[in-house]
Amino acid sequence: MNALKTMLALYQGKVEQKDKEWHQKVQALTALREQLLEEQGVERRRCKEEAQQWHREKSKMLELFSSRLDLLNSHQASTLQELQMARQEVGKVQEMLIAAQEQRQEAAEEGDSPENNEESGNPAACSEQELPLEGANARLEELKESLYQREREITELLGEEGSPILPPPCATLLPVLIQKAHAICLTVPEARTHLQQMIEENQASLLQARDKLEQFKKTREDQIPTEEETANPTELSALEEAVVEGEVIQMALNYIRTGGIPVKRECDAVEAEAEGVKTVGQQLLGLQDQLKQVKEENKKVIENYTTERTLRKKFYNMVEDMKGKIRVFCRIRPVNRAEAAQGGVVVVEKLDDYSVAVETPRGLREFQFDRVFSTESSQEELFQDTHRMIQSAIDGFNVCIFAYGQTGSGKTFTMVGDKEYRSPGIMPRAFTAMFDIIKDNSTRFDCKVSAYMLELYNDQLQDLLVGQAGEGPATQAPPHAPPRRVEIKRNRKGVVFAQGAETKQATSAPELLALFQQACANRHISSTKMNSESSRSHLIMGIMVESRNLTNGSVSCGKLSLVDLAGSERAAKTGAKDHQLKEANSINKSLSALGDVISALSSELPHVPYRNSKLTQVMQDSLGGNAKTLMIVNISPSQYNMDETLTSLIYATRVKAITNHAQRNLESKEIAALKEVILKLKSGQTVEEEEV
Ligand SMILES: Nc1ncnc2c1ncn2[C@@H]1O[C@H](COP(=O)(O)OP(=O)(O)OP(=O)(O)O)[C@@H](O)[C@H]1O
Repeated sequence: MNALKTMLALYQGKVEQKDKEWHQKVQALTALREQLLEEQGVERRRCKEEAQQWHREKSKMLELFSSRLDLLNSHQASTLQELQMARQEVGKVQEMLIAAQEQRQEAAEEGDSPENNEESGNPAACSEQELPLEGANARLEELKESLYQREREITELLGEEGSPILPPPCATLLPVLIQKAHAICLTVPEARTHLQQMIEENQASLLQARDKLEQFKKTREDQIPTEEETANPTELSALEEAVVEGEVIQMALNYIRTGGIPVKRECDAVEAEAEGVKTVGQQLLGLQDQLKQVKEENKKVIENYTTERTLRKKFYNMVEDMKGKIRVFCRIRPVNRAEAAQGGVVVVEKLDDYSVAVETPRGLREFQFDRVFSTESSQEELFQDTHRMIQSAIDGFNVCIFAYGQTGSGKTFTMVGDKEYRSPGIMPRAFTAMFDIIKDNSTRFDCKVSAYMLELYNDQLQDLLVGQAGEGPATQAPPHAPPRRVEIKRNRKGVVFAQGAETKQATSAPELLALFQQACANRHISSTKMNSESSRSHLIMGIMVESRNLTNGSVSCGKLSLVDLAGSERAAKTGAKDHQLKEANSINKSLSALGDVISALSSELPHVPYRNSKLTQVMQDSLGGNAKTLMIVNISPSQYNMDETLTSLIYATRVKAITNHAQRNLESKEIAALKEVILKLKSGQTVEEEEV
């Protein structure tokens, strides 16, 4: 019994021992389980956070890629647009070149063009002139072709964008994503189960899709497809797409399960697409460079063409001038207050130094002149181009400068200047220039300057140097003396002179200016709706320069006529009534007679109606006569005066066609001496024998 008791106690001790051990083990396992559960929770949270982080990064990257794609797309579109614009520009230049070529051909056919070098026995020069044009034409053709080519390339690129292009970082992103997903599946059993489930489901649907595709293909092979089926292959491609999609998903799920890295071939497909994007980008950059180059070349061609065009006009004008053609300048005045009140729409534009264009309801009309001055041109600029005419008068030529244009277009401003002489016009500047030239040549020439000043008012010539109430240098007419009759005559050489007009001598520019100002004070001026200081008469100033050569005794007699015409006007616009209406009628009548003379001369009619008006008689030697003549056509820039502007420009264009035959009035020493003797005898003076 005792032995049994001892054994039992021993056994009990061991059981207790074991129990203790098991208890400890259970406790340790429970603690481990808790710890593992805790770790699992941490890991889950970490994975979840990481997954979210990846998701965010993925969205960000996709956004970035899509915005880059948009940018690329718009870039391509704008490049295409630029190309189209460049092509249009090239087209325009080409049209201009063709027009220029046609013009030259026409001129050559007519045979009266200065460029008709064949006529002047210089055919080589003619073909030389054509060479740059042909060269430019050929270059333009090339440019146009290359622009078309680039346009096609970009259009193709834009068309290709229907298929999505995977951005380059996808290739790097994909293996990392698979690795992460695999790690999650290893740690989280539920994820593993879920993945397995997904694989099985995908396998089933892939099998189904393959079967369907097989079946569809089989039925198609057995039957002859209807027209509709041939035209609409969407069902087949949908089935094919479903199979490809299933295969791709299968591949991705397998990689997640095994933790393998996608082989290079698969990544390469993605990389290749990325490379594609790079190539498109590079191509675009290249195209942009080329486009820039083409644009620069284009600009150069246009610049060359404009320079050539301007030069050709300049030389053409020079030749015309040498032929004796009347020179015509056009001056556009700024918009005035009345025009601004009417809306101030500007329809006149200076295209270059020799061309002006008017925007008419029937399209743009271009006119060519010897010079065109814009609204910004200064009085000084205008005078620079007239300076050499003053020199001609001193050299013994008959010279005429006159301003033409509708009322208020700026004739008086151009010829006389403003009232205070802050911006003096051609006349006061001519006085200074004349005496400067005389002074510079005083050691070789002895010059005498005299002048008369007339106004043609209501078809009556009035001597402005015999002032009705004049003071100073203007002669005061005796109170009851009959008004002196002034008549227009021509000497044997055809030079017009005013018989009976007071002629005053001037020895300096200020003296001549004083005479002029005194005479201007007597001029008829009044306010109209179109011009607050409208000239109601034509002003004619004749400055005679007798120049004796101190070396050989020869004498030259030049005349500088400066004419400020009154402006044509419409009574409705100017609001003229009573005596102003009479003035306007007289002005319009004389200008219409001037128009008839211009038309007859430009059409080379056998009869020129000079005698129809006193104005045309005064200007007989300046239009179609022996003078060097410059006409300044003044125009308004506004739509309000567009009709009048067009009329003026058409007249001015006709004037350009008139040829004068300028001759120098030079007499030898002997003839000059004999003339002096005759003058002395006529005035009753005695003449010494040696003088004869
Ligand atoms: N180029 C210009 N720059 C600034 N002002 C100008 C210019 N041309 C004309 N004007 C101004 O326009 C107004 C009308 O000019 P102006 O008297 O010279 O015209 P007009 O053609 O002589 O007119 P009318 O035939 O009626 O005598 C003036 O006030 C003048 O100062």
